[in-house]
Amino acid sequence: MSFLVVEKVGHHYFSPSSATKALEDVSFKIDEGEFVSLLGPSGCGKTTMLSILSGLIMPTIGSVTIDQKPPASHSNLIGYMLQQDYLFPWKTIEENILLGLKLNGRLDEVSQLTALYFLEQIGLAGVEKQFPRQLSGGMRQRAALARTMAVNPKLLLLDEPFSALDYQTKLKLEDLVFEILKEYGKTAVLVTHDIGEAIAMSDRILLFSANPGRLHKTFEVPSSLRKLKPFDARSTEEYNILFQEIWKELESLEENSGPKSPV
Ligand SMILES: Nc1ncnc2c1ncn2[C@@H]1O[C@H](COP(=O)(O)OP(=O)(O)OP(=O)(O)O)[C@@H](O)[C@H]1O
Repeated sequence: MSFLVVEKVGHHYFSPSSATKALEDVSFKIDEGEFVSLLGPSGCGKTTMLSILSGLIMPTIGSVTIDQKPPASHSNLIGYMLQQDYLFPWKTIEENILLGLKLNGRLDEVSQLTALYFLEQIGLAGVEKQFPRQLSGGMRQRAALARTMAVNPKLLLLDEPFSALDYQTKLKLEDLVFEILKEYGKTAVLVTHDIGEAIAMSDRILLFSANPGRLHKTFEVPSSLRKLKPFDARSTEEYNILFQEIWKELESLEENSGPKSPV
């Protein structure tokens, strides 16, 4: 039995005057420890899918299970990392990182020491007592990673977490997040617009088409790339071949995309 199972999921957004079909008949499975990316044109339902996986919204039709239970019953064990770090500016880095544990009633000496060890592991030792405004964008995103990992999530949902960073910082953070998630055997789902990032970080890529959002095609990342850090993977022949393949598929999707789908 797979860790995460999405079965025939469809989703509509309703307003008093209209309805938008964001997702239709989406099914896929993810095993524990897998890193899967959701890729596709704007409006194909990637963020909607992530919100459904998080339990924040319920699908209009179909089902999602994580460890055989609905996502909402795991809400304390699903970590979210977003484009913005959403650190509280009036709290120190340490207070921000321990906040999730505190809110979940799981803050004790051991969890605190683990969280602070983690901070050290990602190169933020010494900034515990500083405030977010005193750190660079890359450091703040690392702090956001530490906060996400502090609650020891079963599943990490990453919604374009590197897209607001400069290119060099983005590449460094991709390597860091990749290594940390592999070391701790975490399952992760990444939403990205960046084909290269998806190839360099994932085991599998799910390409969505839009209007309405459907799972169009799945790409397996070659095992030779999986052994490399994302930065090193980017300079291989296998990476270039897969990049071209996905690029062509995306282009054909954009050529064939029709008007927005009403209900
Ligand atoms: N809260 C909402 N109310 C109404 N429609 C929405 C809402 N959120 C998303 N949509 C619509 O649902 C569809 C899917 O949106 P979603 O944000 O999930 O796509 P996406 O692939 O993440 O897009 P992007 O890549 O641009 O972030 C789009 O047509 C969007 O306009």
